[in-house]
Amino acid sequence: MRTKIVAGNWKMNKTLKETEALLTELSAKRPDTDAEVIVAPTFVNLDAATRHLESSVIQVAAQNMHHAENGAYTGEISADMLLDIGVDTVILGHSERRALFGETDDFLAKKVDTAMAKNMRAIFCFGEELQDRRAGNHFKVVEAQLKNALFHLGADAWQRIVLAYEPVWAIGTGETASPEQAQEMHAFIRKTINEKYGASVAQNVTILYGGSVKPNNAKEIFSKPDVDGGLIGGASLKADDFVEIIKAI
Ligand SMILES: O=C(CO)COP(=O)(O)O
Repeated sequence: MRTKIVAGNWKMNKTLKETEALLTELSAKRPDTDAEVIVAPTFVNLDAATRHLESSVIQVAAQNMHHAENGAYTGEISADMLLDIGVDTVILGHSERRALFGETDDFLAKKVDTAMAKNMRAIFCFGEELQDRRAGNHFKVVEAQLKNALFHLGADAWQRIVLAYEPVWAIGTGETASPEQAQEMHAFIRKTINEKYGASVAQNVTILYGGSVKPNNAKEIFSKPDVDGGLIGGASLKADDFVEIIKAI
């Protein structure tokens, strides 16, 4: 059985006080579920979040990290810094990191390698842009992103990889991929992994969908057989909305 996950990517939102308030509310309202629930607050509030959730089943992830061990990388955060405060899951390759901060597949491959070397779990994000989908290139683009950043890994590493398919045209736009579009791409992703690594890796990897998941569409998207949960942006910033999405899994 694949692990089901609902993860909230808070992006550059929430002060410390707001972070604590949201975590308090989430902890109080969290429904009983077999799915893993993860929140990814901004770096400066990660330590507070891990302390706040110490005895909670809600887990904490970072939104990014640098691949180097340490050194002259102003403004960056290393794997050891995250591990030191109890954070062993990291989101890598979010489309905002790719588009706004120039992160490429090759660069991301290094980050993935560091995460694996440090025994961390990576939530690896990828997905096509609107122009790719309009041109009918979405499968090619997604396949290349996977191959370039992940297909050098050994099969064992895949136990610590979570995939998050996030079509860029659906992020923060209110336009969701239809459940059928999500299923079609997730099945393609699983098939591509199957061709390289075989069925046991392909069947066990958790593939999340991200892009305008809301309380009113989560259930339908999550009901698709190859969709194992969601990476939620805007709707993870409100406890009631996030809780409704968790209930939908
Ligand atoms: O980017 C996302 C999650 O990483 C999705 O964001 P939205 O849910 O706000 O569209």
